[in-house]
Amino acid sequence: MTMPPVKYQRGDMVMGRWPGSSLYYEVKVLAFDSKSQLYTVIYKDGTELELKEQDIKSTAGFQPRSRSRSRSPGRRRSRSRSPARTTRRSSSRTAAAVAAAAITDSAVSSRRDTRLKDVEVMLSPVQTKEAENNSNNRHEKKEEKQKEENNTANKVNETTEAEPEKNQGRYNLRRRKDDGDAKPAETRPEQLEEKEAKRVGALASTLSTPLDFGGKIGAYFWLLFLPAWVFFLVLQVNREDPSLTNFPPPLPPLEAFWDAQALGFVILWILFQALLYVTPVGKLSEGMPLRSGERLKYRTNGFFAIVVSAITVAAAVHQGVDLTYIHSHFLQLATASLLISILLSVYLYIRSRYAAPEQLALGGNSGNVVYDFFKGHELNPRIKNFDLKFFCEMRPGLIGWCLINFAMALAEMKQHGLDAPSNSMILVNLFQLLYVVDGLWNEEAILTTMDLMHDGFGFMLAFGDLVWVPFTYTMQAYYLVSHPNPLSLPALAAIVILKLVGFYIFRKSNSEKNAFRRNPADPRLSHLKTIPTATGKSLLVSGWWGVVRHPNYLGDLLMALAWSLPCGFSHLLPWYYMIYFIILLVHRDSRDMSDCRRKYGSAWDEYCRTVRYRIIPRVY
Ligand SMILES: NC(=O)C1=CN([C@@H]2O[C@H](COP(=O)(O)OP(=O)(O)OC[C@H]3O[C@@H](n4cnc5c(N)ncnc54)[C@H](OP(=O)(O)O)[C@@H]3O)[C@@H](O)[C@H]2O)C=CC1
Ligand SMILES: CC(C)CCC[C@@H](C)[C@H]1CC=C2C3=C(CC[C@@]21C)[C@@]1(C)CC[C@H](O)C(C)(C)[C@@H]1CC3
Repeated sequence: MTMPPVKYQRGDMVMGRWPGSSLYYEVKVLAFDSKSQLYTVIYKDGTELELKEQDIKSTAGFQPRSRSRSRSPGRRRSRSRSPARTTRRSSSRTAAAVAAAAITDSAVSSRRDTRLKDVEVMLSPVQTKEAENNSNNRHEKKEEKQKEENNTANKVNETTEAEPEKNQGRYNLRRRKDDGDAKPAETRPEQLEEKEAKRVGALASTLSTPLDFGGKIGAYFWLLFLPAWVFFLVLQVNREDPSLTNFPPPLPPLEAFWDAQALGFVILWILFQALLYVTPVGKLSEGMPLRSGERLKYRTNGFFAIVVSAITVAAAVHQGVDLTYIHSHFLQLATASLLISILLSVYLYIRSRYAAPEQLALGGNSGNVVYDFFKGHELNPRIKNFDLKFFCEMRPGLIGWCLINFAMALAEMKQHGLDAPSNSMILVNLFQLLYVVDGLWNEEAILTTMDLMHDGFGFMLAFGDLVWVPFTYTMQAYYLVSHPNPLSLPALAAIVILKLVGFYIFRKSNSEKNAFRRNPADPRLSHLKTIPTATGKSLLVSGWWGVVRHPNYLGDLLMALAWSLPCGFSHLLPWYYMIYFIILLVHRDSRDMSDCRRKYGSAWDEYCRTVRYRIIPRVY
């Protein structure tokens, strides 16, 4: 069978119809996918979308806009204008100016909902000649405006009365009511809107996103390196002198890695957590709207799960169960967990091949088996209502982390014949317990994080949740078992203060963003300023999110520092978490920056201009 020739080529400037409307915008063709027969196009404000050939026309069919086309935006701005044009000029500002002007005080805006719906970043629509002729007489003023604005990126519409045509031209990727923005919905009929959202969602899932983590070669590397690193840490921390000068640690015989009983315990633990997860206790929370417009429900009973787990573990210890088994069989438990995470990732990869397009994450679809296996492709893999990603991220590994820390405290007491754990061990245990309990108490907030909203579930997260978290985040406690580090009272007090400051920033900023994403009209957030974006969602630009672009990372890093300090400075190993975490968060931040740039276009640029630092004020 011969394929029809590709009509538009990469780099062509064409007119792309906005899905669901009759309005066209100037777009540049980025790519063509012969499989889906879709063109990836980029709009003037930097947002990408995929379009069918029938939704694309050559610029020839549209009114010639010679004046603005021949000029750069900079020149357009500096061009002298007749006084008669001054009013129109203000409505054809550049994207950046638009976003700047559109920073709204949500206190005011929530009171003026109808007005707000019109204060929005928009692309200037251009109609076909035919359509334009029809509306010429009726909308003289508007047509003139369009002529003026052709080829510019965005505009702010500040009129109070909504004109249907204007609303049609809105540049929305999702239904606004699903975004939770308390602004009126589109003027289009609801049904049409939903259908359109589904279609856009399906199209978007086929979009190829840039490859992360060093691309395909990187994926091979991480697949081998990450498990090897876990084993390296586990073997190193057990040594009397776990310094880098003793690298590499002696490799034990292969049999030492394997213990069937350890595998049995890991499976039991996961099943126990799964049982608690499905127990109909606690709230059913709604996730963020998916591209299909759907909202998934999650059983957020994490706090219940950790309380029941704690009671069960306490009862088991009371019955004489020796938890120091975890310390003595750490290597074997890690191997068993690795095996489970590999099997789970294989299952996830296979099922992602059969998933419907709208169920897939953007990314993880490179076509390279290893990369896609590593990155993960399905966004929310579920077995009936059992959400695998949510469960793995929040339960076995996270609660397992606390169980392991507790076992290390018991092992320290046993090894040194103590009646109580050391101060350092108590600090590490309490700090990390607080972190986990807080995460579970505010479990709903995880539904607005990157992992849950955007990342596919594959090896990286499965391994991260089931192996990396429980077997490397416990390094400080493990280290302290055989490397005691007595703390003076002032040092102890300083570390506690650092932890509390970090925790405060972390919790407040995460809660602020979560509350805003769930209900932008929340009266508790009415004092905050926001930037509207073309998707209908807004960005916080004051409060915590106006201090730096990732205040939550700042708080998290301060806490990480407080976790390492009790271990002292004799070895680098207990500082591993701090070093890893800096790398992880800097990388996550840049990943998020480019994702948000793609999603929000010029509004994101404006946010970055307003909030200049990423994580540490005035430093980074
Ligand atoms: N201990 C650990 O190992 C780890 C802990 N963490 C912690 O988990 C938490 C979640 O982190 P993570 O998921 O990486 O990132 P965030 O919770 O910061 O989520 C980023 C998303 O927030 C939204 N957003 C960004 N800026 C704004 C703004 N100005 N206004 C409103 N929304 C905004 C965007 O999503 P959208 O606009 O689409 O809603 C963006 O994609 C953090 O506290 C982090 O420290 C993270 C990784 C590892
Ligand atoms: C293996 C890779 C190198 C890295 C894997 C990263 C994962 C371990 C982390 C990605 C995001 C995470 C979060 C938490 C734990 C670590 C992972 C899974 C989190 C659940 C910890 C508790 C917090 O309160 C939180 C905010 C809920 C965290 C969310 C992100």
